[in-house]
Amino acid sequence: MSKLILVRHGQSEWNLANRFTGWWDVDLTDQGVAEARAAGQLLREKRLMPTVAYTSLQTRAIKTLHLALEACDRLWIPETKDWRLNERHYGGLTGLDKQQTREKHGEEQVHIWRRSFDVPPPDIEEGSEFDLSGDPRYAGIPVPRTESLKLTIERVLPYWESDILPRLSSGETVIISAHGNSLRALVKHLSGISDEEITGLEIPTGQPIVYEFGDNLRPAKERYYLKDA
Ligand SMILES: O=C(O)[C@H](O)COP(=O)(O)O
Repeated sequence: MSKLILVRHGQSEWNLANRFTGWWDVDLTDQGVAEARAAGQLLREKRLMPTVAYTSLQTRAIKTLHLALEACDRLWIPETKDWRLNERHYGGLTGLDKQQTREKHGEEQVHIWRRSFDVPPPDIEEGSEFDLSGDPRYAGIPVPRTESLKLTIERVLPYWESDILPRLSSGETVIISAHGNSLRALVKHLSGISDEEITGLEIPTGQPIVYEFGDNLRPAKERYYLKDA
């Protein structure tokens, strides 16, 4: 039975500062580093050793992966970085303080932007300091101007199906280090969560989630937190 481990990056500088981040590249805080190491120690303790790794093009997820793999002695496994695992693009909200945005636009509107299935935040402005379309890491990639969860799913799922799922079918133990909303996209698909119910799903930082896959390439049972196993 092959296994899939999902881990959201450890606390980032902008998680701590309560700012909308999306594709903006911020580092881990000291607490985030500790969370990532603890995730790897838990993998080692529970003897769930990844054999292949996937992550985004964003520092917080890459570092989380490396710290976790180091803690379980698996830095040597093959690893692929792909923009399709990036956090959902927060558009014009990128860089704003989440609380101040609530005060300006109201709690309800901010909740819709953050958690609704298909309402994207406003587009990022042309020439914004947070516009990453000129960043060399995204050369040749269609950098979005904003993304809803639905739009995020539209780039995460094809990548999952073409690149990651085949690794599970060949019996690998796959670890994906990614982001709150790119992982919500994946969990929605794997656990068959409806468009309405997905609004209530939160993914904590640095806490490995496990799916066990049967022969039909579908999860054999519901996901669980490794700490509870
Ligand atoms: O991009 C961000 O700001 C965070 O990674 C996730 O934020 P959210 O909880 O507002 O979706």
